[in-house]
Amino acid sequence: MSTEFEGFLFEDPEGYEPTSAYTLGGLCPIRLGCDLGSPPRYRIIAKLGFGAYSTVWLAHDRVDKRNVALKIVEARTSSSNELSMLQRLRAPDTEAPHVIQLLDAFEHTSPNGLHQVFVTEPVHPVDLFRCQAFRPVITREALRQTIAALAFIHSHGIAHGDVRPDNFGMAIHEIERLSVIKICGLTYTPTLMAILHSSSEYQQSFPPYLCSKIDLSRLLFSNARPFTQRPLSMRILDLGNAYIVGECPPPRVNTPITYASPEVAFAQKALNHLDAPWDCRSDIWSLAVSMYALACSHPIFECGERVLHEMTHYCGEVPDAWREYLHSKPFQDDIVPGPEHADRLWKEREEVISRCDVENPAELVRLLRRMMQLNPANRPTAAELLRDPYFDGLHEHDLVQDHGLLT
Ligand SMILES: Nc1ncnc2c1ncn2[C@@H]1O[C@H](COP(=O)(O)OP(=O)(O)OP(=O)(O)O)[C@@H](O)[C@H]1O
Repeated sequence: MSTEFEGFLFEDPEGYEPTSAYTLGGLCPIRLGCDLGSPPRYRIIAKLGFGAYSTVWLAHDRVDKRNVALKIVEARTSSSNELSMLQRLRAPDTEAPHVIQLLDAFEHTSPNGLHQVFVTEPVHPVDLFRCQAFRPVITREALRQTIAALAFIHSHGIAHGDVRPDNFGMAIHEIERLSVIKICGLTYTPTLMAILHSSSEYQQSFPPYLCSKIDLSRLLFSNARPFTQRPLSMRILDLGNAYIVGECPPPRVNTPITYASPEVAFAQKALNHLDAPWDCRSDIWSLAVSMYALACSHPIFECGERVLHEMTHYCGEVPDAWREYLHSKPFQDDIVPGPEHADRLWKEREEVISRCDVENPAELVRLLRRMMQLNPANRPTAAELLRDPYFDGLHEHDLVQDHGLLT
């Protein structure tokens, strides 16, 4: 049962945003089929997802006659930072910058307050842990594009601050032009979970139902060329935690600790300092860990409790400042971190990568080790990484993709 907002009559179902988030200052109650924008322009067709601060919907834009994604942010969260980042990262149509592109932004008033709405291109999430028929094949090119995304962001003086596999997607231009009838016909009817509150006083704060997410892979499976036969266009999403380095202090990192950089993870775990300083070099570590997870559908670090120990195992060294903390939390395995043990661990990882059919596993391991340096100063920049030999023979510049619409 919801805890914050007592009085809901049904249990919170798994896989949906919590009902308690629909409250004054909270999420915007949305019904399928409703129109947003002033004058009304975007018709809500399906739910794409939800995060800690927002719900994301597939909508039909009546003006540009295309389908778009609407991220509707909870009322209490100031999203002016995310908006200004997305505006700074807008690229001309002739470039494919691998960063989610803002198409429009507006405000929407609901009984829960004033919500910022971002209109962007819809993307297909890179779903790591569900083996779907339409899971993109991760190739050298896909990995190169994740680095190109960060290089683009960093070249604008911006650090991302939440680099993890969930925040990568693939642009699927086919979806933009599909008719609503086709979309509804090709996906399952969404599951709608009823919400009922014991008091009618709060009724207007929440929608009549929670809506399940659309399965874009099902839609694409019957309508688009498989990922292996189409031009690839990765996108990095969620600029909510980004900041301009040097202009203001960095926001608090909310990334799961298994994707956070050593400087952030050590400050949070060992020093209990949640506002640890971080910058573009912290993104590079998180990107390496994400690249491994994208390539293997499995995270490299699984246990938040042991993450600092495992970082020293994979890097083959223990920073002096970490020793006291690590000794205070011994694990039973008696591993002595050092270069030999690190080589052994990476050899095992190389075998896992080989089994996942990613090209040139040994070179990929070399690249990841180059990025995963405990000392942030030793990590290469994203621009330098793009010139790594692992990417030899791939495009030097990101050209406009062939959108090849199959409507
Ligand atoms: N353009 C898009 N196209 C398709 N799905 C999207 C798009 N943007 C976001 N999503 C989906 O919605 C989810 C939530 O989006 P996002 O991460 O931006 O929200 P958030 O509220 O800032 O969440 P958090 O910070 O908790 O990740 C994503 O994980 C993704 O699955």
